[in-house]
Amino acid sequence: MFAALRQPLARASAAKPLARAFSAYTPAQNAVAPASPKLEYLLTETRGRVALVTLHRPKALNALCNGLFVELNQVLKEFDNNKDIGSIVITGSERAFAAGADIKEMKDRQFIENYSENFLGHWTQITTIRKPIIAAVNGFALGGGCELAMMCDIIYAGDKAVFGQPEIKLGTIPGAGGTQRLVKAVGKSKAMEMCLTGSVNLTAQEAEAAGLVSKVYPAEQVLDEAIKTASKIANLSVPIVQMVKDAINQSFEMPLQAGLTFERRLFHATFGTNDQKEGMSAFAEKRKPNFTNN
Ligand SMILES: CCC/C=C/C(=O)SCCNC(=O)CCNC(=O)[C@H](O)C(C)(C)COP(=O)([O-])OP(=O)([O-])OC[C@H]1O[C@@H](n2cnc3c(N)ncnc32)[C@H](O)[C@@H]1OP(=O)([O-])[O-]
Repeated sequence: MFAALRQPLARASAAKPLARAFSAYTPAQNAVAPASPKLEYLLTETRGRVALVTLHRPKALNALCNGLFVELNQVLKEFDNNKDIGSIVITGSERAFAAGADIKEMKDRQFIENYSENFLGHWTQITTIRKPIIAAVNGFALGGGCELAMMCDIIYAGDKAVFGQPEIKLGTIPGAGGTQRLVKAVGKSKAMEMCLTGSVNLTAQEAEAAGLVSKVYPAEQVLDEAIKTASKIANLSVPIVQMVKDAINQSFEMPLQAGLTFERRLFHATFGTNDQKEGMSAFAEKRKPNFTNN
């Protein structure tokens, strides 16, 4: 099925001029490393104010080995600190966003080393990134791959994407949000069905209907659409965008009244920024705002 999917896409990419070829299917053509030295498992590039990070471990369907996650944390931090970047897109290949944590790498680990080293604790660093992250998902988003997508702020899916939590079939359980974020995204019954069976997956369309995914596009368009949305966000005021992200994320942590108070205080705080003055003046003067991120 995926071989069939891959071939027409490969042909379509080959026909595109280079300038358009930053889609998921030809990431290497425009890939440039950021400040980081050599990356083994990722490709990175920038498009205007958007940073694109492509998981690139094709022989293992982007299985999330330790080295991949170390690199991912490193480049995300760099892009988060880079004033020329306003938002980030993470994608994989047309066959797999990521087929999960690396089973072969972890199969012989013991409880005591997992516990004492806080195995996979560093996966959550992505949730400390202040700039918005969009996951552009094609193909398999399974186990840790689904959990990685859920740690992003927005998920766009290609129409052949598959979301699932198959850990139970390996004799373990989701360890990076599959029993927590998934419940909040799709509700208890669906999350239970997915995690308890390990074999009931969501298609892209089902994931959209359930609220896990915000939009579904034809597979070959999803990355371009994610970059378009990321670009819109990246050209707004960086601190105000961060406040929105903070406030929405707090809705997962706080009771309603505390969350509403938090939101109101941040709303008040926006009036201490030049960007609020600029945004509202621009509206009144019927012109486009020129945000200066302060
Ligand atoms: C955060 C903590 C909790 C998270 C836990 C998890 O995520 S647990 C994980 C939850 N995820 C799962 O349980 C899904 C496991 N994966 C699958 O079930 C299937 O690969 C498939 C259905 C995704 C695709 O089937 P297909 O017939 O189209 O392709 P194929 O099978 O031939 O694979 C191609 C190559 O990729 C390799 N590889 C793939 N995934 C992994 C991996 N996770 N690891 C390592 N390697 C992996 C595969 O071995 C093969 O390499 P080989 O042998 O050529 O050297």
